[in-house]
Amino acid sequence: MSKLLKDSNHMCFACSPKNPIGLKLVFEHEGDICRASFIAGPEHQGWNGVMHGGLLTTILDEVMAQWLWSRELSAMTAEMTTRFVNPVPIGAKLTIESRLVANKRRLFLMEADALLPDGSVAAKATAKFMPVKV
Ligand SMILES: CCCCCCCCCCCCCCCC(=O)SCCNC(=O)CCNC(=O)[C@H](O)C(C)(C)COP(=O)(O)OP(=O)(O)OC[C@H]1O[C@@H](n2cnc3c(N)ncnc32)[C@H](O)[C@@H]1OP(=O)(O)O
Repeated sequence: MSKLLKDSNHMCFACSPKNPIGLKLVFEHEGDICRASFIAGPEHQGWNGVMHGGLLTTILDEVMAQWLWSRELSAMTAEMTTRFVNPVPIGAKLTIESRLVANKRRLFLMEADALLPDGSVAAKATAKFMPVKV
């Protein structure tokens, strides 16, 4: 296991249980999917009544990163695109799922979807991750 994964003092904004202002995301793995859920509160708004798109991007990024880290593939986001398909209402439970699309030379190509409670897509992301030594 990598040093970072063993470090109980890590303060990742998205996943650390110790970060007082963090999102405290928890992940589950099913086959080739990494999954998390999140309910945006009023403090997570951008547009009135709607979850902030930057925060949604953060969560999509994190779920893709955790797909890799959980397999002990130490990699950082090198590039990312988010398509915001539908607004996320405050209080709606989002399900975020990520998967590996391809591993080309040093690049891990990842994708992730954020799904609304009725299964419709709120946002879709693609990203390139590159290996780093930790
Ligand atoms: C107790 C419980 C603990 C739990 C504990 C959990 C811990 C689990 C923490 C997870 C946490 C996740 C958090 C979210 C994920 C972040 O937020 S990561 C943070 C945001 N990302 C960054 O800060 C990355 C910043 N960038 C970099 O550090 C460097 O640019 C990189 C990405 C490492 C690449 O650097 P490099 O290896 O020096 O690469 P470089 O020499 O520039 O390029 C090498 C080759 O790759 C190519 N390349 C570089 N970038 C790209 C690109 N974007 N696209 C295509 N090609 C590219 C170059 O063209 C070059 O090609 P060649 O010339 O070799 O053909």
